[in-house]
Amino acid sequence: MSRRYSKGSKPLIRCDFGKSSLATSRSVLSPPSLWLLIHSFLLMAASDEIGQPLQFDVEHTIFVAVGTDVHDSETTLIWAVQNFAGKKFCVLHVHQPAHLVVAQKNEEPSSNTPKEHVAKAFEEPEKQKPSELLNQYVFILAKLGVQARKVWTETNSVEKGIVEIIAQYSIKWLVMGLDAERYNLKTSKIAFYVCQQAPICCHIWLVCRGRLIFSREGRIGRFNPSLRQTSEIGLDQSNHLRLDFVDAQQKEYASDRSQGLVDPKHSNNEAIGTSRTRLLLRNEVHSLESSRVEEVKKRKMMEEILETGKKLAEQMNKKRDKLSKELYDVEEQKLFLERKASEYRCEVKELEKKMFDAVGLLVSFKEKRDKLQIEHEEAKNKLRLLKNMLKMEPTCFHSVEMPTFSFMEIIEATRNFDPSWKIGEGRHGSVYKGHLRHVDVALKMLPSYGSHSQSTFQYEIEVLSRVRHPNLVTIIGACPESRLIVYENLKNGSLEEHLSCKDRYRPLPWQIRIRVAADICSALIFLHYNEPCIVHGDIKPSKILLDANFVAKLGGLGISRLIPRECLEIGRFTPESDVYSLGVTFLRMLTGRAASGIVKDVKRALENDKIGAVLDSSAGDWPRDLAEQLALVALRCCAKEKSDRPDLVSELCSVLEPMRSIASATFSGSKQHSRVPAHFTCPIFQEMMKDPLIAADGFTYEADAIKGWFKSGHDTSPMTNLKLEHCNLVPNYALLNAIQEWQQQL
Ligand SMILES: Nc1ncnc2c1ncn2[C@@H]1O[C@H](COP(=O)(O)OP(=O)(O)OP(=O)(O)O)[C@@H](O)[C@H]1O
Repeated sequence: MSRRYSKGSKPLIRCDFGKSSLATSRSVLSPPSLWLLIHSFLLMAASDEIGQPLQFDVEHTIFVAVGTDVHDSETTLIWAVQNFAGKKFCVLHVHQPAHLVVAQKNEEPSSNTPKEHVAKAFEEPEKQKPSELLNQYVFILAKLGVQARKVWTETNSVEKGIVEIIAQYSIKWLVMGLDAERYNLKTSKIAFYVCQQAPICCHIWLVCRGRLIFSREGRIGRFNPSLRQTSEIGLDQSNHLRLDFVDAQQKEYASDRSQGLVDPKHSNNEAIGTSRTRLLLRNEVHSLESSRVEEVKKRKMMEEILETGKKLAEQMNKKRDKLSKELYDVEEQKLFLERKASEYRCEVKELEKKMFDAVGLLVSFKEKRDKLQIEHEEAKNKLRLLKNMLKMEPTCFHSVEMPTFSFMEIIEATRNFDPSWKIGEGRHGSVYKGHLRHVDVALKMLPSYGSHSQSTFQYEIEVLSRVRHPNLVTIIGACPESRLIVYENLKNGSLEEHLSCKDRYRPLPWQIRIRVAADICSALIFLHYNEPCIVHGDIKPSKILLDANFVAKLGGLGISRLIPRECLEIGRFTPESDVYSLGVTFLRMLTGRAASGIVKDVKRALENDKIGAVLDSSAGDWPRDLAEQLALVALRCCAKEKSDRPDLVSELCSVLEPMRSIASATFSGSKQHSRVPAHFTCPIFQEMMKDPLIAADGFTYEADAIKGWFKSGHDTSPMTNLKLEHCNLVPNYALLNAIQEWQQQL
């Protein structure tokens, strides 16, 4: 802000909101005042109208002329605020800068004089003075709830400065202070000068200690302030001030007057003033009432605001309580979740540990498995080696349990080879029945000539005794010293005997013949698919034996190995040669004829579609299709080329098994050959059981048979030859019931 001033020039009038400090307030402020105070302060800080064209709403703005003594002028301001409620206010000040005061006392200012230097030195701090001063006043007004503007000028004459401002802004309402205690010529001089020189449109009130001392009415318009205590002041016709004194000030003022400070001519107007005073008092009462109503309204409004504030505070409190509760809940939840998280962490750790343990276990199991696999492989190799050794050294096998009988036992069992006990006569020896160790047996004596030693014979028998199948005649034991093999005794003779109707034997019906064919096929499959393959080498009807139920069992197993080669008529034995022999046997069952030329005859019959002509009529009425089927597979078995012969499983068994089913269904009605279920017969006696007992090997035997077996010193299974865990016997009531029911149905 530049200061453009020189002596004699028109003073520059300034108006702004200035800058002030709240620190000047030492009193405690009420909230609305504080708000206004802050607002004013902000306005003061934010606005500066210096240099701007000033705009005043002069009709409604009360200008209050204030001096440098804030304490004195404060009462004037308070008076103005109290008496002009609702009006706008502006503080007015004429600043007398120190250098001007100094300059005023010199005739001609010289830029080179020391005084001018002194004045310039004062100039800078002086710049701030009026603004700071007026800010104090603005602040006082703000405390009173009034927002005020400010205007000031710098000049060496206060009264002239005031008059110039009045003129410049066409001020209508001006309040000035009069200090009654220090009332002197100077102050009165200013007041008088202003009252005399101010434009006549301006209404001026002179106030002393908060009381109105003078008032000079303006000529334009009329303004009725709510004067609380007034003395009417007026200009008389000669433009002098007209005074009314009130209260104690009257005396002081009278004293002043007596001292020549006031024109005595003016005291004659007291009578007129009294009536005016009454009128003004009424106005003041009215004004006070309005103020009171206004204050009540304000108070009510404030109360409402407070009430709203209270409610707001309550709501906020409730919200705060709710949020506090939620916060508490959230914290609880957080603690709970933290607890859970820590539990889960522990669980995860435990699970991880378990997982590691499990992985460790798995690794150890894998290692064990690998070790066992290695051991298994080693055991297999050992077994293989052992087998090879056994083949090379049959004597090593002696320790394996297989019943061996002494010759004395054989003599006893056969009643010294009683001729009446001879049941068969083969090319290589006779067959006797016997009763050996309480078991019915068939004993085949092999020729004693040949190269096989006793140990080789025993080894061969032991190997063969382990080959077990329902359609193979079971080897019970041997008598190596007499080269005798003990078989199970099959009561219904051989197929050969039935075909030739030898002695008591009669022709078998075609159904049994088909069943026999299927049984033998099954036995041969078992032998050929054994590891290693077992070649029978001598399949023929005399080797096919029938048990009590006409179940066919292939006998003579191993004979071909036990008989020296040079004694055999045929050369090499192969699985294919077994198939060939089987085919011839089937053809014999079909035709009942001898083997010689049978293949050619059946072939021709089939070609001539005259199968019936070659069929054995003693077997009953062969179903043509079944007979043809059997003939066809039999002829294939007898093919000259080995490779043309059928596979036992896929080509032979697949034909015979369906035929067996048809034959069994057709044969079920026949009483003569009514088949006893195999599980009803005792494996030792080969007869239907009357008192079945279960042994430790799981098989059921007739009571007399198994007890006799144990009595004769056996502790092995008659079926498996393996040692029994114990010799206890348990009645098989379920089987007994089944047998009895079956017998009743017959
Ligand atoms: N385990 C047995 N049970 C009942 N009878 C049997 C038994 N073994 C053989 N036979 C009877 O003895 C007869 C002759 O049997 P064997 O084994 O000697 O037949 P083979 O073929 O005539 O003799 P080989 O093999 O010496 O030529 C049979 O036809 C059969 O009647």
